[in-house]
Amino acid sequence: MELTIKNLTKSFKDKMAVDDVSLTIMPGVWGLLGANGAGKTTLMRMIAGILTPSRGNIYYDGVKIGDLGEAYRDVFGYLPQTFGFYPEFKVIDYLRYMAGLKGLSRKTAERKIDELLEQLSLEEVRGKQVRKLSGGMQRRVGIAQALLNDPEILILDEPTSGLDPGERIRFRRLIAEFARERIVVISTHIVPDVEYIAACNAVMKDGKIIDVGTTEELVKTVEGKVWEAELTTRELAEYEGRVPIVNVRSEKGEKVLLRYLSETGEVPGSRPAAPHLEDLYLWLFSERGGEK
Ligand SMILES: Nc1ncnc2c1ncn2[C@@H]1O[C@H](COP(=O)(O)OP(=O)(O)OP(=O)(O)O)[C@@H](O)[C@H]1O
Repeated sequence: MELTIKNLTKSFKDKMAVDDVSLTIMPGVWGLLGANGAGKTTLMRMIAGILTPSRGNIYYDGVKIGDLGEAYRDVFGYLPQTFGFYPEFKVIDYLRYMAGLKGLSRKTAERKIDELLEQLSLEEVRGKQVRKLSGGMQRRVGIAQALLNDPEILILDEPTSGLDPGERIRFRRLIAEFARERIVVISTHIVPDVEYIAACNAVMKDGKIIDVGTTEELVKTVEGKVWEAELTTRELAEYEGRVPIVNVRSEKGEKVLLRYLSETGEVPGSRPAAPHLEDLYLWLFSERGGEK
């Protein structure tokens, strides 16, 4: 199973949203990382077959997705960033309706819906109107509808926005389990949401893929460039704006623990820190790494 993207380009008038992207996506979780406006949604909508590329093609096991038509939709699940929910529908009716659109038989739909309501901890709200749910719950209903047809390819655009920390952890577990022998592409700017489950990550900037690799491969770029230093809040003010800061954590008393990126570790008392994907992300999107 393989999704191949070749020279994919999408421009809106004079805006190049996706710029000559080529990528081969194999089974497993793929993290698609990038800042707002990088082109992630546009790329995902083309993979979902709902936006026509200006140039280039997408192939599923060697066949253009446009030529697969209905057969592609049958193996495909998609959670858009924002979507109309039919807010008056109850959760159960919405999922039944979506299962109908996906061509599931009544019996299969009922079994699958029960299974997903349980996996996504939505059983208690099955009879509630979608519009009365919290944002995080609505997101989970969205994830459930994307999973109804047991898709071979699952595309999730910002699936964890609005989820609380417990929900995020459950979501990661569910997706990691689901992704065995399936292709799951998750777009996010919340790096930790994909860091531990993504078999591979693609980093997007200005419509282009600027880096692809496993988390271990990608973080090598910032090895030796991540530092931590204990400072007073006054000292911290001195370095703000001078170094790209990943994190500031309050310590006991007046002290803070600064995590920052630098070639040289210029803040006095710095010690090298083990790099994470979030460090790379900041490096690529900060001015220092920006020239990449
Ligand atoms: N229909 C459209 N018409 C004009 N410009 C568009 C359209 N859709 C997207 N763009 C532009 O293309 C660029 C990429 O947008 P896109 O939504 O794909 O980015 P993104 O990485 O998904 O960002 P976000 O996380 O904010 O959704 C942006 O500059 C956006 O303004």
